[in-house]
Amino acid sequence: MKILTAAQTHQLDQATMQAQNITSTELMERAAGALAEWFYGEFHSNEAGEILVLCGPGNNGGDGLALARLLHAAGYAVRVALLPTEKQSADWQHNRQHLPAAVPVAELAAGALPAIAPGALVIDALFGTGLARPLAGLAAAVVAHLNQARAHVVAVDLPSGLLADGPQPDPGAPVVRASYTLGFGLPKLAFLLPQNADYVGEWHVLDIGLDQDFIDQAATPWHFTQLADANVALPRRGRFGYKNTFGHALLLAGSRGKMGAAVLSAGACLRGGVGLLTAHIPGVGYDVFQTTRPEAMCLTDAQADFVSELPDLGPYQAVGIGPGLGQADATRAVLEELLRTAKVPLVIDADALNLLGAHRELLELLPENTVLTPHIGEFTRLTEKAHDDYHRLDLLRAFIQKHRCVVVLKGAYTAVGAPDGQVYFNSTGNPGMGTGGSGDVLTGLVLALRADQRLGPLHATRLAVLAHGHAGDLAAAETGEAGLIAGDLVAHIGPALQALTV
Ligand SMILES: NC(=O)C1=CN([C@@H]2O[C@H](COP(=O)(O)OP(=O)(O)OC[C@H]3O[C@@H](n4cnc5c(N)ncnc54)[C@H](O)[C@@H]3O)[C@@H](O)[C@H]2O)[C@H](O)CC1
Ligand SMILES: [K+]
Repeated sequence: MKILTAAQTHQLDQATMQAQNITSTELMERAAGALAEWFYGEFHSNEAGEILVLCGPGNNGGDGLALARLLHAAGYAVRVALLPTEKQSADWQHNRQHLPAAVPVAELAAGALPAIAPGALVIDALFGTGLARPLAGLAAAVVAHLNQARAHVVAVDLPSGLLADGPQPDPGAPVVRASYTLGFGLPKLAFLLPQNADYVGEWHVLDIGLDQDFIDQAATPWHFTQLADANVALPRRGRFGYKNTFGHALLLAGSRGKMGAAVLSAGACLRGGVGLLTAHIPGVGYDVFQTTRPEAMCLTDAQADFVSELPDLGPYQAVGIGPGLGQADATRAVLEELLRTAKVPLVIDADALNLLGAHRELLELLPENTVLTPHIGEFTRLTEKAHDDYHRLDLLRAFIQKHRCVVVLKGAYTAVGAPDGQVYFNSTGNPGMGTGGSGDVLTGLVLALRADQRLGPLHATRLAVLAHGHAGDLAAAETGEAGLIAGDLVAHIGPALQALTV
């Protein structure tokens, strides 16, 4: 699914009206109908109490007026408060005229803001994608008043005051803190960034039949990967597929006290469908590794406590390095030799990333399409401290294009960046996955899919991230989020991949 800017969204509205030969009023009616349907499912008219609809002067306010009419007709108690302005949009005026007289309407005024009881339902239809500048004056006062009321706020399209696609020009200007945000057609970049989480709340995208041809042709670096995404599916195994098709992977992992990372990562690689797995680990881990992962082969390093040797890479179709590795200087030398000599896909994680961050000259050696899987801290060590989440995305795009690699920037909506600068946000996963070893599991899964001879680098990586999150969702359904541990992710990779197989 593509993510478009506010400007592209306006063009998309126009294209939809033209292609479907409908008026903007009709499109607004569709939007309001979709909002109303969501309301009927979420809040029963008997329990909703009186709903306050705050309407701005543009089409966002028009949506609010149309929604107020539909909710009133469906038996909800509704009152409307209008932000006074000289000019309102044509569709606003249409919907103002069609609002039944039985719905109370008041004008917002500085000295007399409407009383909002704690827990009341409020619809924020002040501003959407047309926001042109930070909120000030009466609009800012209304939003500040709403935010301190502890109401349940449902934002139409965007929380008012928030930009759809970029950082706030004035961080001091107020933004509505919504419990729910209901966007139209496509997710917005703003929904996916941690810095906006308190404003956006739980978000949903409502289908209003926007023109698919325009969306297909729109240029954007931003995408959202969902379970149903056909580009990310796992091809079914052919009856005559054999171990070589699925590859032989090598995993360099573990150090004293961190053998669990190697065990978890290897487990994920095996559950990810790799043909064969060999792990190269420090001597200290031999017994535990062989006992817990009998399906894998095991090479032990001359050093007991850390990895100091690079084995012959001849047999392998992909190599992963990093989980639990430690940052010994001999390990740095192994990483350097790997980068200099490998002819097969590489997956780099954890301490191997920290070593890259501490020895930036090694970045120049990264083979094309190498997959790096940093969390935000590791990514900062590879680049620089970002001043906000949008800047971090700029840093990500600069990094992937410069180094021609695939970066998995891990977080709530993990971003997979490709060498051409395209970024794919992931939809699956839950906060229970913020637990030790979760990243090691992802590394093993990426490694398995990079060894799979049927998949390209971006496909393999996006699929691994999607399946990892889905495994987390399946696991959390059994354990709860707090009870989820990384081993549960390994156990659910099989069912997660099965759900993604075509
Ligand atoms: N496909 C869709 O996404 C659809 C969206 N719809 C809704 O339309 C709005 C966008 O409407 P638009 O009229 O372009 O913009 P807004 O209503 O957000 O606001 C414009 C309005 O506000 C004034 N203004 C802008 N910034 C400020 C400010 N800081 N302070 C005061 N006033 C400001 C501006 O001058 C205009 O008068 C979209 O979000 C959806 O909700 C359609 O209904 C259906 C399809
Ligand atoms: K809004």
